Amino acid sequence: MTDSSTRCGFVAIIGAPNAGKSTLVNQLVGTKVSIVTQKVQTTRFPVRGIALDEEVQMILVDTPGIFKPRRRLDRAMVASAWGGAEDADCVVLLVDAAAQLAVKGGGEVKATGADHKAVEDVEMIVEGLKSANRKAILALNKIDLMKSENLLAIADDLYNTGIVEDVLMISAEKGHGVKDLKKLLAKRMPQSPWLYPEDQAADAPVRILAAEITREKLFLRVHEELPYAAAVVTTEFVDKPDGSVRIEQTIFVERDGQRAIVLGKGGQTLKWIGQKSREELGKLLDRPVHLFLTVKVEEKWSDDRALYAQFGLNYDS
Ligand SMILES: Nc1nc2c(ncn2[C@@H]2O[C@H](COP(=O)(O)OP(=O)(O)OP(=O)(O)O)[C@@H](O)[C@H]2O)c(=O)[nH]1
Repeated sequence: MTDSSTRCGFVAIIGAPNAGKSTLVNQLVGTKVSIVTQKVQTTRFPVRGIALDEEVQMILVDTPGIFKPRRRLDRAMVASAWGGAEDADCVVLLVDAAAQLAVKGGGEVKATGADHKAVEDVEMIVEGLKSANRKAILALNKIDLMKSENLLAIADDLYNTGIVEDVLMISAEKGHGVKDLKKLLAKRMPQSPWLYPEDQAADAPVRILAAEITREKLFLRVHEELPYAAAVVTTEFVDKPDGSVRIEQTIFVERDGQRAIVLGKGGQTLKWIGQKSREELGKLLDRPVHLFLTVKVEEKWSDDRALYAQFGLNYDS
């Protein structure tokens, strides 16, 4: 669609780690484009999905969680997240209402350390938006976990910061309120030809998506022993004449001991990861997948600039 009735723009979805950003992007787009796990900080690059609402195309920037940077890689993540917000036509501030309620709700629910961290992160994001002179649509998420009357005080509190232009209560997981959010976003998009072909649900290169799927399986299996010290890169992605696809990936770890953990006894752990990833990739790509995994020790991979590029991070800013 390229006629003058079309509209198209960028929507940055920002929020603390674990607020539900990936879940929301998936709901808005309608396909699995981003990886959802229980573990925080799973989003390493701004996976974008394309949401459509009649004649409006919305390019969603699923920003990595914004938090206080510790290492270089973390700083790249933060810069990348704010970069998305600055360029966007519209910003959605997604807030875990359950965490807010636990901290500010007068002791009905016991707040965890993660809840306190989430509230601090939201305060930091609000400050960031203030200093960037940006307004955001506030989407209070996870409302399926609480009574609606408890939400008003939280909404009020955030509204009074002055950065909120609209408030919506949603459950990204159950889909409640997501349609309303989509309509609201669609209204805000500028008149423009579509930037992506109609059938393109996500522009995240399939190689990166494939790597994220393997990384998700890796984390599911070894998250206790190997918190964040691993990266997965797709080194080969070849369509075969018989309709199957051959995918080669390297799992980078920082130390020999970590390599042993990923391999497992007699290679069992790696085998499990490969099997689960292959199954999911097969479903996603809708054809047989031959997956080959290698584990490499690369000391300080997280400080390796060449790898940043593979994640799509803008590490120069
Ligand atoms: N009950 C409930 N849980 C939700 C909802 N939305 C997301 N979650 C859960 O919250 C957790 C975090 O969701 P993600 O979508 O991975 O969060 P994220 O903000 O992308 O996280 P990072 O990638 O770490 O920044 C997952 O366990 C989701 O299932 C919701 O509306 N209700």
